[in-house]
Amino acid sequence: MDRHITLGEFIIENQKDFPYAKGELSALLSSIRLAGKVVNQQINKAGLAEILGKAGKENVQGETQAKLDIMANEVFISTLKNRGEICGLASEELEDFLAFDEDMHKDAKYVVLIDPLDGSSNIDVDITVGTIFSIYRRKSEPGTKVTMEDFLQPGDKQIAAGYLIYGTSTILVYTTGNGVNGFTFDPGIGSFFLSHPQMKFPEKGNIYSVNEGNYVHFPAGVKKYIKWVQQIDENDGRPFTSRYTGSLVADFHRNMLLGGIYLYPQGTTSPNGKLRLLYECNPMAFLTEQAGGKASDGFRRILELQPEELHERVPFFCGNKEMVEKAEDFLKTSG
Ligand SMILES: O=P(O)(O)OC[C@H]1O[C@](O)(COP(=O)(O)O)[C@@H](O)[C@@H]1O
Repeated sequence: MDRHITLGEFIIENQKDFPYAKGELSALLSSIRLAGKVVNQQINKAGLAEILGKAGKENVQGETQAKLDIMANEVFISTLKNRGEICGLASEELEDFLAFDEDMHKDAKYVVLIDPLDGSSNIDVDITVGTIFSIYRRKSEPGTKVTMEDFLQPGDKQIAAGYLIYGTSTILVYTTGNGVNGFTFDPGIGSFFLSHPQMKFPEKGNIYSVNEGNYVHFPAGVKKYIKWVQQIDENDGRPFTSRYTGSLVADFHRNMLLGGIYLYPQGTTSPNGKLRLLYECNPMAFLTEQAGGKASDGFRRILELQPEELHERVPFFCGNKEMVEKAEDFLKTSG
């Protein structure tokens, strides 16, 4: 594959994977690319543009929103709404889903779910953050009003998912069920170019990403797993290395490149963990499986979970298959 192919060319070239999409999915992915460029440009100059700091408003998660959370949310909503490819959108920053029912949307087949700015705690301190997106075909008939059922679909019904990582370079990584590909943004040219074709978790991993500050609240099985990764064993390269940035996108991206596991378990203070099934776990689980890894809530495959609510949280374990299975074994035996 030509490494210098642009994202736009790659999307068109792979349109054949979606004969029923008639180009709409390509147009939708292109809209996400555009919104990503706008958010990237804003983030890069955040300190100069008076958009650092809190906006003083609380979101449905009970978190005080950052100005950049609101900026990114508005950019993605306006960019996607003004292009007619989708009939509805749900965002981690909004209580309810948005139904787009102007004429230009009535025949649209897709809904999008977004975490406009992942890693909110890192925004003001210039550490890598990201945007996560997930795309589904609607279940309701085109021409009718979009419904909650269109959003509460199991992750294995996703037709595309991905993230933008705003780090040392800006990269858009996505899957449509035919592997995972990453595209690096060249600010000089203003385009994304294929830089990471067919991304796969390496055979072995030795990185674990978890907020150990919550250790006392973790279930016994998770505590035992963390102690196990910290023991010496030359055969499998333990102790493993601890790396945790506070941004799921950044930890996931590193672990997919170098081999590792990310876990945000349940705890005594957060019985369902912290991460949102629809906006964070489902899209990252789709990417994980497409890259040869595994994603579960410690017991069940994330992509088979039937969502009940827009903002439900689930415990999340994702990364190298072997590492996730080891963590699951400890949970199964020690609870
Ligand atoms: O600060 P904690 O509790 O470790 O949580 C950090 C985790 O929460 C997240 O920030 C998700 O929440 P946001 O989408 O609100 O940023 C993840 O990116 C990150 O891995």
